[in-house]
Amino acid sequence: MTTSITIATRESRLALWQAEHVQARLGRELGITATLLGMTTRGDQILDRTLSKVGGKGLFVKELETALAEGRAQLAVHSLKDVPMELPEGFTLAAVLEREDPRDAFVSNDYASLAELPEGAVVGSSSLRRVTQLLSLRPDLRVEPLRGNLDTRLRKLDEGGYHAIVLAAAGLKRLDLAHRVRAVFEVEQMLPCAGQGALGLEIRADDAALAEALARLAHTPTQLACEAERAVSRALGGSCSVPLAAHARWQGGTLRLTAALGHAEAHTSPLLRAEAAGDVTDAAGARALGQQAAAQLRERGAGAYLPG
Ligand SMILES: NCc1[nH]cc(CCC(=O)O)c1CC(=O)O
Repeated sequence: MTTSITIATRESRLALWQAEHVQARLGRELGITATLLGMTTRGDQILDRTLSKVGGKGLFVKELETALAEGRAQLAVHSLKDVPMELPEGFTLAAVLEREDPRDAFVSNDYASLAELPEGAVVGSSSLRRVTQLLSLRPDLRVEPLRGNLDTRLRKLDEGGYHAIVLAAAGLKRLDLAHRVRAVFEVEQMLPCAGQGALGLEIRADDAALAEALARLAHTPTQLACEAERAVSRALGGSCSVPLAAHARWQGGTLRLTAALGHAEAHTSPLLRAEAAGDVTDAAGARALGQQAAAQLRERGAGAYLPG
């Protein structure tokens, strides 16, 4: 039986919160003692360019995977939305934990909501998913790049560079920054990214003992919802350079998946939308929903929206 492990984590405040959260659950619920190994990733270092242009989501997880491969750590804790759809050979997601609020938040010092922003206001976001949805709601806005960890982004707002910014509600809540949220977008308005608000536990694929232990921390409704969401992205060859949103919710035993795709280059093109629902009971069923939604998007013209 596994009794002590090392958790590899990024060193942003949010990453450390997440790693400590998992560390506490490991101790309390599984009797596993965990030590944290903090590391800086390429994704943390590159702040001047849009992630989609320099290599995407994988930049936040690669160094952590190297630590797992070399045996310096046994577990990597990730925001699931930062985890690429295909993990490299030799790694697996052992569990997805119960989701925090999956929605996006409107943050501003001067305005209470998107609707209150004056004509032509400057909104900060480097997420293509947020950019295309913001422009679809308010074509008059100027959306300007905004990168860095949560504290950096809030500081850039406070320094006056933007009228408002959009951030994940989950990260703000976890860091006791919920007071910065002026309005929470309903998912119909600003559809979240696949996996938003959920944590993914990555381990080496050959670590069967740890996989078995961590499975007890998994939250099955979240795991199946995220499986469906991530399947949409996987089917469309999703990466950071695709403005894709996918969000699934349970209504009783029925999983309802919604997806929205913006144009990768022409950011003001109308969004393509798709919906799929079913009485899902396992991962294969969840993935099938995701593939249905992706097929709908293709029928509606996704081919011309994806980067060439
Ligand atoms: N892309 C960065 C990132 N990764 C996870 C979160 C927040 C927490 C989450 O959604 O799980 C954020 C910040 C943001 O998008 O505003």
